[in-house]
Amino acid sequence: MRSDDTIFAMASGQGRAAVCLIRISGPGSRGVLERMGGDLPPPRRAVVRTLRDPATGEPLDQALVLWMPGPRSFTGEDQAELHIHGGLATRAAVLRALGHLDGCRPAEAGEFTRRAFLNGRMDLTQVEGLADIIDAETEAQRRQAMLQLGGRLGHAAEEWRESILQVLALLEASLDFSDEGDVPEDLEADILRMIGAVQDRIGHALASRSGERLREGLTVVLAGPPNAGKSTLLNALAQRDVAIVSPIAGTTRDVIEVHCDLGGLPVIIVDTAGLRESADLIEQEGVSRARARAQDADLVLWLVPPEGGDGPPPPARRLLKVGTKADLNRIRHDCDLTIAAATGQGLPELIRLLEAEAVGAMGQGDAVITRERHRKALSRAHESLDRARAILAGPGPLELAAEEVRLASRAIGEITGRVDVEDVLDRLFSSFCIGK
Ligand SMILES: Nc1nc2c(ncn2[C@@H]2O[C@H](COP(=O)(O)OP(=O)(O)OP(=O)(O)O)[C@@H](O)[C@H]2O)c(=O)[nH]1
Ligand SMILES: [K+]
Ligand SMILES: [Mg+2]
Repeated sequence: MRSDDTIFAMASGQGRAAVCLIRISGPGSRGVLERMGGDLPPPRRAVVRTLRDPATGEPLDQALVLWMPGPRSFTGEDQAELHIHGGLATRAAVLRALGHLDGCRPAEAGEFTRRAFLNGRMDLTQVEGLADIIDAETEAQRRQAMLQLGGRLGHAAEEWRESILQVLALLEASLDFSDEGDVPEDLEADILRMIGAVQDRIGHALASRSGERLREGLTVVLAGPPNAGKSTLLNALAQRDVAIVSPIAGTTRDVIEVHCDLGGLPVIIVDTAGLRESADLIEQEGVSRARARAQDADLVLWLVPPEGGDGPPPPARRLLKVGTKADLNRIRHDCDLTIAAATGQGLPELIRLLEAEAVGAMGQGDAVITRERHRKALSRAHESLDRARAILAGPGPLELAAEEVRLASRAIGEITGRVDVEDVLDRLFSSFCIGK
């Protein structure tokens, strides 16, 4: 992958559409417009041009074109956009013509955003925010992603890093000035106080997992004996016919997931095979998958029918017992809630309960960190600062304390991508779609 290539890709979705957006970035963008559109339009003004195949002069489409010279562009490079008609043949013809131009090649996944990052147009947290915006399925996810794109985490990380660098400067100054390798006592108190203050702020961000939860969704597993009505409930919550329902015990074998939006919060409802001993190999596999999913779930709804047949519930982090088929008028009294998924009875209460669980896990979208990557880096910084404090408070050499503080600032720098994070970049950008 060369960064002085000119790259192009369809930025809009696959399939037939009214309009298709083709993005071009790199030093050859100007040449593309001149050779295909006949001239260079004024910067940042949409104009209509007949696009021609530069090889044959044949007209390919009438398009709206844009010229966005760098560095004031998304990637920071010269960029062009072609808004062409979205027919499959039109698209293919324009992409083919682009591919024949010297120095132009199709973009790789995430390559536009990668260039934006490398050219300093956005930091790594903003890149992640952008990825989250594209993946956001619910309103709360969209809002959280917008905050991250706006720099909420990036700014916080810069502040933490700034404070840590101040500590480092003080430590290094005392290293230069003290002969015994000892910090004057009042300065030592200052440094310890400063480290404690930045640790408090980092600890506060680490305390909540709600940001990660909101990105990933709350997983709710429907478990229970065969014929409890799990698949019927899944279909009712999804409001469509997702899973097969039948009076035959052991109907569901695969794990079936549905992404739901409960009051703007993402909840993943998982239907599973009824738990029972079975001689059928396929059903056995279904039952073991059901148990595994129940174990990992944020919440298990343990569905029990009026006729009983439920053994002990599977191990779970959190479990609520839900009596089913309440319309049969044989209500069980040992449940947290009773429903009749077939008639809708009790479903509003169940949905309210799930919403409350989701709010409890995800909060109000006010979390600063949203990924495991952030958590790991911040935890490392926090631990380094712990060690620095211990060294300062004890007899340990100042150089070692300074080294720990340096490691802490490095860990924070990884969050925004200020320090070398090549492996993170490869993983992150490959998760993008082509054209982003
Ligand atoms: N009366 C009544 N019947 C229900 C209700 N919910 C489900 N049933 C019936 O119970 C039977 C089993 O329903 P399923 O949804 O397939 O049950 P399941 O728990 O998914 O069963 P397995 O996948 O075999 O474990 C079907 O005949 C449903 O129509 C209900 O609320 N009321
Ligand atoms: K069934
Ligand atoms: Mg089922």
